[in-house]
Amino acid sequence: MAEATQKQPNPTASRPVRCIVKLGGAAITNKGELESIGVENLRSACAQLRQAMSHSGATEKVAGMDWSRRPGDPTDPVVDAEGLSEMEGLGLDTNFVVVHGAGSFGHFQASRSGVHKGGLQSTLVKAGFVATRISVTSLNQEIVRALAREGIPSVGMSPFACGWSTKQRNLESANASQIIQSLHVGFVPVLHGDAVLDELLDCTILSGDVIIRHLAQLLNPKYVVFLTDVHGVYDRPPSDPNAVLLREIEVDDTGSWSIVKPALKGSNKGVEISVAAHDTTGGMETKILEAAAIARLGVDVYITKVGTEHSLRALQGDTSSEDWLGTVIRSSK
Ligand SMILES: Nc1ncnc2c1ncn2[C@@H]1O[C@H](COP(=O)(O)OP(=O)(O)OP(=O)(O)O)[C@@H](O)[C@H]1O
Ligand SMILES: C=C(C)CCOP(=O)(O)O
Repeated sequence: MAEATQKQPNPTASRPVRCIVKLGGAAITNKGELESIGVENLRSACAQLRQAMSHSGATEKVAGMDWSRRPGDPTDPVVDAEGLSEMEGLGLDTNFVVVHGAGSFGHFQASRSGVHKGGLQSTLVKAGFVATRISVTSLNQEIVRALAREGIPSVGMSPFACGWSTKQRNLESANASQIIQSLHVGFVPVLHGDAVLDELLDCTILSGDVIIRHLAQLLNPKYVVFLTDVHGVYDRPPSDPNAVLLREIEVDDTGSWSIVKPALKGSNKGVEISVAAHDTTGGMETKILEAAAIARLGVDVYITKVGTEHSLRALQGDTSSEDWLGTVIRSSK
């Protein structure tokens, strides 16, 4: 990757980041229905994040931070302003970064107009860029609200609006000073895959998976979690009834990876992947590549299914027991 070059604050000057988590678009939206949020999965992911952040592990008093009530919104255990002023602190370790994908928001607009291929002189691409950003930033707003309802002090940050850009789809400029400063004062930054400007192509789509790799390089988290709609990486698309869940993948110094667990028979040593036609960022293939690059840094990566006991354990960084269901990608060193 042509690395982002701007001067950035020293991330190690603040507390180390515990976890960077990707809320996969497939996990928190209904893939088959345009701009439809998977309400229960999103609620569960936010509640589990709160539990993972909680010092006591308990789900006691929640300082609701979404004060923009709309008809039909779920009611929360909101502490009123007076109650908030009496609370001594949130009781949370907020040293997390959340990145989410687009799912049924954004990918459709981007693929229909070809934003990922560039060419802003085309009216269709220009309109598609705008439409993609409207869609994905409206999802970002809903995710920030869902986290805020759980008392997580979350702030939305759009890569495009933060000036992030690419060159031939590789991140070129990605200043993280606002993210680092926000973490420093106790906010949880919530970024998302976005439409961005590209030095050679005019524009493209930057995947949340790529953002996570960049942030992992910069912030050196203890672990990275990808929550999606399947239990992890399989040896073939999970729609195949014979698909086998890969429990552990090792990445060596050169970045090449091998399946450690389970031991697969015969010539079956690779991973076969299918990607949805409207997906503009490479689906599971991109995720594995980015996860391998993160693991190479010495940061363990857990890929698992949203809304399960396994997702909670992953968010808590506790995947060591045999009954944990998911894929661990780690360095062979
Ligand atoms: N070999 C494979 N192992 C696991 N999942 C696979 C494989 N091949 C294809 N898939 C598909 O990959 C999908 C998950 O990848 P996808 O990129 O859509 O996830 P996401 O990160 O949750 O979504 P988004 O990219 O919208 O943020 C699953 O729905 C699954 O069906
Ligand atoms: C389609 C857009 C806007 C972002 C895609 O991000 P991803 O779902 O993380 O790959």
